[in-house]
Amino acid sequence: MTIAVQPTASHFINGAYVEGGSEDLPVVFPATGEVVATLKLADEALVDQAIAAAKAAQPAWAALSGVERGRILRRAAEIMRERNRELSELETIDTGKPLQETLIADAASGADALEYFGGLAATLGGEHIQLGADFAYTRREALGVCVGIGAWNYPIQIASWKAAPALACGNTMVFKPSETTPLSALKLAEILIEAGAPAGVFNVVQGAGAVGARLVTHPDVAKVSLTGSVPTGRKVYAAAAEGLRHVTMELGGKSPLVIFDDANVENAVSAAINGNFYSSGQICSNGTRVFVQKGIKEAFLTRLAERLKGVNMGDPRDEAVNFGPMVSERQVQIVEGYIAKGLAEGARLVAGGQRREGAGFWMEPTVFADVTDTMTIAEEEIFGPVMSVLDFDTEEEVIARANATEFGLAAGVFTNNLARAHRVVAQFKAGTTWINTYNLTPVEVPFGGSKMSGVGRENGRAAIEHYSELKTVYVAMGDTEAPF
Ligand SMILES: NC(=O)c1ccc[n+]([C@@H]2O[C@H](COP(=O)([O-])OP(=O)(O)OC[C@H]3O[C@@H](n4cnc5c(N)ncnc54)[C@H](O)[C@@H]3O)[C@@H](O)[C@H]2O)c1
Repeated sequence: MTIAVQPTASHFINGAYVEGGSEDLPVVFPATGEVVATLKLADEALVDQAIAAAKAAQPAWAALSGVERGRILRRAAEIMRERNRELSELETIDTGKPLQETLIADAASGADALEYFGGLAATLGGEHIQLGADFAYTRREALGVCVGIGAWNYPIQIASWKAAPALACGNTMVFKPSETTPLSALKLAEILIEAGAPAGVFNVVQGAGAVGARLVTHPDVAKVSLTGSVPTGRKVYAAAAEGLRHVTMELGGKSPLVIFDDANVENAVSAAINGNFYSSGQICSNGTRVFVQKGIKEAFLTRLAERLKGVNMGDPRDEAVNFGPMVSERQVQIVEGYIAKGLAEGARLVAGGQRREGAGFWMEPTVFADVTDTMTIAEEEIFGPVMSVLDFDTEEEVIARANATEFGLAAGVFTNNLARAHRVVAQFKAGTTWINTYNLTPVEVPFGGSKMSGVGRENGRAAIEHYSELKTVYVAMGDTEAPF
């Protein structure tokens, strides 16, 4: 792997790399704990400069036809695909996720979003409403300057999932990646310029919460889209409300994966593995509460234990490795705290549970059985490789228990009974659900949460609603009457 990790400069504003800010932002390779690059956090002047660039670029960008905007986005998708390996290697160094994963799920998913919304751009419009002789029509218009704020688990995917619909609708964007994974959003900015996007259409500033807060409250910002935790979501939503700004909130979860005793056990075990250990468990929609009907509990746990022997934990740059480190020391410590709580509250540890000693941030894939609903590990989002297996008897009972959480991001059901599958998903209080699979999120389908897990939807045609608004135009064909 010979990619350059240190970027040309820390920020990307008005079509060019810009250096600035005083405080250092070290970038750490999670597999070793080494600092592999050093960037700078933006100061207030840089944030203002980025917003000003986005504001200046927006009218001309929105004035292009949808075909023209879409062509640029689709060209960006092609460039991203051509550079998939390089981008995936960068993402692996920044996040610690195995190259085996980043090669298929990160820049590739970003490219899908650019292609999909590039295709939709030319189709956006309003409707015509006949009112007798008069009529009205609606125009679908851009919101203006949008702010995107990302989490650290899927950096270039999150940046692309926000930029693609925003830009397709004629908005411009200032994106702030997570301070833990600042690198790949800069590459998206480079690619968009190369694809022909005018300067200022997509800008990147680096920073932590303070920079995010300044972006969210800037008077020239029309919309804020955040991917992050529920506590941050509450703060950002409240701050955005002050200026009545539009929001999309993609927040955390504690999602249920319900496995009935008529399910295909092998597939259910695969789903539980994908939904708990992919990306070392650092996925918002993970099915971390695995409800298994009592009749197949032993078969499920036995097969899960056998399948866990296939874990290949090691240097994430090695394509044969299928389980990498966690993103940071802090995240490992959070997970260690939850594992200790699980043990203290009486859950049965059936796999893992140990931090791997030495350099880097390594935690074994961990499974607890006999977990009950009120244990901390069943109630709180852990955001690490910890699966909780809970037992259940009846359909009615499991639906009530699956929904008994403040979160509502995702949910899944495994059963070979078709009617039951649809009956159960209809009752899940969650934004994204799966039948006989888990965690598939193609760009064509809406993704997002209900309850405390979010507001709005990303992807699919639904995302267009969240990056544009309708203007109504009433057209009178006759005289205007008045009472006096
Ligand atoms: N629903 C989804 O699509 C989705 C996807 C990935 C991750 N997540 C969630 O993200 C969380 C993990 O990511 P994280 O630890 O980076 O989340 P986080 O909430 O700590 O940070 C998210 C982002 O918000 C910024 N931020 C923090 N305080 C801010 C403030 N006051 N104003 C503006 N911005 C602020 C951070 O700098 C970061 O860029 C988990 O809860 C996970 O479930 C959700």
